[in-house]
Amino acid sequence: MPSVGRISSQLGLQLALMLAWILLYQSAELLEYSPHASLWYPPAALSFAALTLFGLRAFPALLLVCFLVSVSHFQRFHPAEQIPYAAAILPAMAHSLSYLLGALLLRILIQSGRVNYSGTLVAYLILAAIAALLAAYSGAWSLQLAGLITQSERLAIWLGWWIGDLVAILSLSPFLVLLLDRFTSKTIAAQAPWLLQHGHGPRHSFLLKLVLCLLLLTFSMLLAHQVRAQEITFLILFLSLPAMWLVYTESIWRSFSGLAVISLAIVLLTALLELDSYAAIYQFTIAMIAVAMLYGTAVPLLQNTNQQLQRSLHTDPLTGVLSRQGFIEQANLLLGRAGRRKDKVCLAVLDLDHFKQVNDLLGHQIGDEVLQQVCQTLQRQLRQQDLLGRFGGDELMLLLPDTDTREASKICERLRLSIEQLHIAAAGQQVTASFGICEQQSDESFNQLFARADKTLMQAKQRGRNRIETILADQSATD
Ligand SMILES: Nc1nc2c(ncn2[C@@H]2O[C@H](COP(=O)(O)OP(=O)(O)OP(=O)(O)O)[C@@H](O)[C@H]2O)c(=O)[nH]1
Repeated sequence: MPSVGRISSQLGLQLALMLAWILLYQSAELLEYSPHASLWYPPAALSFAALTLFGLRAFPALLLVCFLVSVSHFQRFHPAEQIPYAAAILPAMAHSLSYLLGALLLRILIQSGRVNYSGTLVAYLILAAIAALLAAYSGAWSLQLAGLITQSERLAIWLGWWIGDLVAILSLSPFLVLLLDRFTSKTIAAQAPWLLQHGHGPRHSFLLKLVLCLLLLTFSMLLAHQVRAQEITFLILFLSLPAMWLVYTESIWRSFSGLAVISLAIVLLTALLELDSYAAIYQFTIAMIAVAMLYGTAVPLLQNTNQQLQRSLHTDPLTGVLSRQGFIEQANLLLGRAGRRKDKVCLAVLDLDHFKQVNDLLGHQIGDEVLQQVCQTLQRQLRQQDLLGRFGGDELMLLLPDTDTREASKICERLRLSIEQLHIAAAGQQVTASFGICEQQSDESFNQLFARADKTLMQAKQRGRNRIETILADQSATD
């Protein structure tokens, strides 16, 4: 049985949705540029957002509020006619069922986990367009069926309704989904925290970009108001420049909020400056900016994913030190710079002694632990400019900038001792390592230097292990 708490929270949700819907409906009425036609129709955005977020749970509230609003509409606009109030159920169902269908399909797609963020955006745009079309067309039909409008009136209004609904959904519903989630279920916040993450920059930089968008659109609309020439109204399309800057550099939450504010500002200014004759241009602008901004939100995510991939490519997953590729890339940079400046650089290659036995006797898990502890010990003792990487298996590499062979030998001797003194309880035996050290010869590449250091390591192994062998710049490993 549902608990009292759940019932009251359900009731709270239904009431809050109904109240919010009525408020948005009233605001849309105030901003109509011609009877029953608004640049955007925010109740449609709330319906689509609520049904996407809550699914069927949001349906009763939306159906009821649409019915009540239709009844009051009938009373206000057709007081003399005898219309059964039951007929108000038709437009209510046309609206609620159309958006339920679009939102449920979108939910199923998201919950299947088969689409990524960009795919979700595409699905959202297609389903929003279809649902808005269904809502507008069936809504107009329902009024004709109720005898409130004629066939020619129906044909004249459905297209405007479709575009008005769609523009609102595109510009407001992504913001409303995140806002509703914040105050209710917090499902998105838990499952996709990156959607709500705050931007990469401070809040004032986001506000600056938003103010820039608002200034540009205010300027272009004031100019259109003064000049009253259609060409001037297209100036507003330059809004896409700061809008895309905002989207590429800020979080999704900030981008969606920015989009909602921008669309509201365009609608308000169209009404305030009496630019109704250019309504189609401004409606088109909102739709275009909305689609561009929505797609644009995928860019910072892709950049983040790329950075993460780069990081994981450059990090050895077991030990956390540089991977072979990460080490080679950084070493090549350091070696190139040292070669140009004639600075001394040493490469040390070290390999654990009889590590196979550790694995064979104690298992790979303990072997892994030994590798991790050795790397931690080395990392702790190295300077910030030194590089530590894993070549593979139990072989590690150290690049020591501004270090000659003598100094590198001292450093490696210290490291060798610290490995020897490492008490790895689980291993139950001493762990040792052998080192081969080489100093870079003039213009020597990483591969050449590594080949010499590796040969030197072989000598250390052959000469009894747990020791350091060095090779001077003008010697060869086979000397
Ligand atoms: N636990 C663990 N073992 C690894 C990993 N990668 C490689 N090994 C093992 O490390 C051992 C490397 O052995 P070698 O370096 O060839 O030989 P060794 O026993 O250390 O003997 P010497 O190097 O001659 O002193 C092999 O048994 C590999 O299976 C790893 O990621 N984890």
